[in-house]
Amino acid sequence: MPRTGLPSGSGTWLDPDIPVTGGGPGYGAVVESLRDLLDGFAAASPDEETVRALADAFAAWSKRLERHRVGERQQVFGRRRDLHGRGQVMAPKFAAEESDERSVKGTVTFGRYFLGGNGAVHGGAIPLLFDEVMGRLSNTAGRSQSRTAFLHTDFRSVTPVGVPLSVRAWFESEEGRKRFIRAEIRDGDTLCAESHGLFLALLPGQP
Ligand SMILES: CCCCCCCCCCCCCCCC(=O)SCCNC(=O)CCNC(=O)[C@H](O)C(C)(C)COP(=O)(O)OP(=O)(O)OC[C@H]1O[C@@H](n2cnc3c(N)ncnc32)[C@H](O)[C@@H]1OP(=O)(O)O
Repeated sequence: MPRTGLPSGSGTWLDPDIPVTGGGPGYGAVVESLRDLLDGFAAASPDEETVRALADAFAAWSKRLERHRVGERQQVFGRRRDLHGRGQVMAPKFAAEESDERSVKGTVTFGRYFLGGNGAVHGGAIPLLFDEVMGRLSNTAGRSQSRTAFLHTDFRSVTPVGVPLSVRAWFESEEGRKRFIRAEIRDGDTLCAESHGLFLALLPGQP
């Protein structure tokens, strides 16, 4: 296992061949609820009573979760590769539909939480999605763990909030430690954004 403690697995994205632990069968539904909550909160203009009730409920849940705090290697958030979006809410949920050793295709819908303005997705959320998809592809099919060295994004047309979009990422080349990966987001035939990045396989001892 590499020093990061993240096993890379021998299989493809959809069949990573890595045991899943933590959170149980209900974890995915909780993550979905949390995404709905963030979208609902972003879209709401709550009255004062609702704000007070939310503050109390959030404080109570923070206190309760404190009792279950664990170190990075034991946390469930972001480590459930069996779930679309791998059980995290930091990045929009990418749902893979097809994958092989060099590519992955799927869909994403940026919820209201990721709104920049005028119905367009925030310009920072798009590279976030690219890094999520390209970074994970970089580590599939028995490859060792890597880190993003650079990630270049071109915004070709507005990426709409609340619309299912297609996402594709693929290896352009692999040269020693260097993995050059490209990706794009499309709304139907319209190219919304495209990206190319360099992912470097970590050397022993690199965090
Ligand atoms: C059960 C458990 C489930 C767990 C489930 C987990 C799922 C998991 C999914 C994760 C999905 C999200 C994935 C996110 C992935 C990140 O976002 S990683 C975080 C962002 N990236 C970083 O923090 C990286 C910070 N930088 C570094 O650590 C170091 O610079 C690096 C990248 C390790 C490289 O350092 P280095 O090893 O010293 O490399 P160095 O010798 O400088 O360069 C090697 C070669 O690359 C070239 N190079 C290096 N940097 C660059 C650059 N920026 N531009 C061009 N060339 C470059 C060099 O010129 C050199 O070329 P050659 O001379 O060999 O031809």
